[in-house]
Amino acid sequence: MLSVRGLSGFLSQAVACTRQIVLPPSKTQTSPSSSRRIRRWTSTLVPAPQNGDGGYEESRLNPPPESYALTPFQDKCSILLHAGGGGHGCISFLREKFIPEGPPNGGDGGSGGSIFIQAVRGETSLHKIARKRQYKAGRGKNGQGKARGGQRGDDLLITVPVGTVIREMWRHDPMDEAEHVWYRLKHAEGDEKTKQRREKWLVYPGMPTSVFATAEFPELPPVTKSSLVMMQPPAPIRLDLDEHMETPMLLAAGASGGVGNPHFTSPDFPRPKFATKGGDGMRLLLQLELKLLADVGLVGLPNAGKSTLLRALSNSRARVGSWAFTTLQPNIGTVILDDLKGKPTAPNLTKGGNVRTRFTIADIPGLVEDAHLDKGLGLDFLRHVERSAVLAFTIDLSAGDAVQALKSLWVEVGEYDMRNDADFNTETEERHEQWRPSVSDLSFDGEGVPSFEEELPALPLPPVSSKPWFVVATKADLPGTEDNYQRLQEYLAALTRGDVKHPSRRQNAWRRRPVAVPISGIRGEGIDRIPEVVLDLLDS
Ligand SMILES: Nc1nc2c(ncn2[C@@H]2O[C@H](COP(=O)(O)OP(=O)(O)OP(=O)(O)O)[C@@H](O)[C@H]2O)c(=O)[nH]1
Ligand SMILES: [Mg+2]
Repeated sequence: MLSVRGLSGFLSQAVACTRQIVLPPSKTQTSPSSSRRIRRWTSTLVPAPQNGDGGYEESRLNPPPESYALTPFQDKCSILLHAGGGGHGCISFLREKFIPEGPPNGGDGGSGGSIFIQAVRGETSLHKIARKRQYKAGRGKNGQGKARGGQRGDDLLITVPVGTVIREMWRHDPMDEAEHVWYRLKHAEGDEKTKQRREKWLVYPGMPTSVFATAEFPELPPVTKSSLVMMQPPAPIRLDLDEHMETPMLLAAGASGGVGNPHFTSPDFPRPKFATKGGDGMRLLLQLELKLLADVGLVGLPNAGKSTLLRALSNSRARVGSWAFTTLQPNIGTVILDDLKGKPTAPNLTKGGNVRTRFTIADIPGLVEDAHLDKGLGLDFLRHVERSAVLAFTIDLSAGDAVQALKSLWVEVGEYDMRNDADFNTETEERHEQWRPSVSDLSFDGEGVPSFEEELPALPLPPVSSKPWFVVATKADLPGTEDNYQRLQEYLAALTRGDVKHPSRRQNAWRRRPVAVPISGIRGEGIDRIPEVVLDLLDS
């Protein structure tokens, strides 16, 4: 093993070398202070102390395998939304000492609560939403006597991670139904007419139900759509929430409330003893899917040190163990680039002109040979890689030829892209055909919500090989790793010059200068360089 001094020398030499490669001169010129400020990002971690026999003592970066927190994670789910129903109108009459039969004064019902959605930074998984499955906004309260209107139902806000794609699978909109009820009421006869009337009208308490069949009712008021309904996204809903939202967005507006009996006063009905019922809330079945899982995805063979690196960079408590497949599901960590008092220490402007104060890293299960054929955790794993903005190929310098390891990782990723292309070509037409949500038919019985498990076609995502990438060379503290790192550097330089083919063998692969950052995750050394590289690539 290298001495601590030797290691630092090796690391700093290598870091200096990679820094030269990574920062494009234009960037340094346009923002001279940014690299200085970025360097102020420092790990708060204390390097793992070495014990006598040369191994590492237990620490946060070298934890026993049983010391970990399992973060629940889910990147896809279906939810059923139920906007609030409207409250009923009220039938009441003014009654005072010398006015025994006063005019009608029943209040209108309150409108139902609406459902809003907001993409926020800081959320990384859909598991909380998936657990609940059904969301119901509050029903409006019924109107009351003395012309008191009912209260509005409570609204509901669903917060999702930035990068969520929302697609509609099914809907049942009672607004559309109301128009058909109006038509049917006009033409209905006998029992059918009574049934329709019961659905829409309320009669004075204490009156026999037979009045629905015998009494005369005025024409139903026309169905008016509230301004909130007009703000609903057009059907079928397809939202790509790829930016942090300052304000929530309406998904499903609550139904309007029924109207009280004063609305029906006329010469024919001077004392109307009926009011209308509130409408039913709209129901929507949506599929939510994370298009962007994290800003950086750690791609590596099993045991390469990905989880250790995530621990070193963030507050993650990912499981670490010296055997393959210690990690079986993605762990997402957040690297905070401010001083926790809201002041960014490493500001970097995003494409949208905002200051980036954090980025997320996904530690993904290890990749094995033929993963693209669904071996190991195969396609599940690659699905997560596909959802990262920047790829960090994590390569163990102590486990054989690093160049070979990098190439074999790329073969899997390239094959996966190839497979997606083929699928896309054969399915393109089918996809367009298929993606049409089923709108409930005119029976309006409200039944028949399709299964939550029904699959929509895969989301079209950019090819993995087109993503910016860099290499994190781990375990640089172990003996004999310098030569390996040197060969890796030479390979990347040759790749940049175009002397060798891109390891993915894909035409449109990302070809900017890939850099290699040597680190010792277990000692927290060399990792300070990573945020700088990531920020640069995220905004490239
Ligand atoms: N010496 C040394 N050991 C390391 C370093 N990084 C990780 N290790 C050790 O390598 C082993 C594997 O580390 P993990 O972080 O669990 O590796 P992983 O890539 O997450 O593995 P999987 O989850 O199985 O894919 C553990 O025993 C770590 O302590 C490092 O920089 N130096
Ligand atoms: Mg792991």
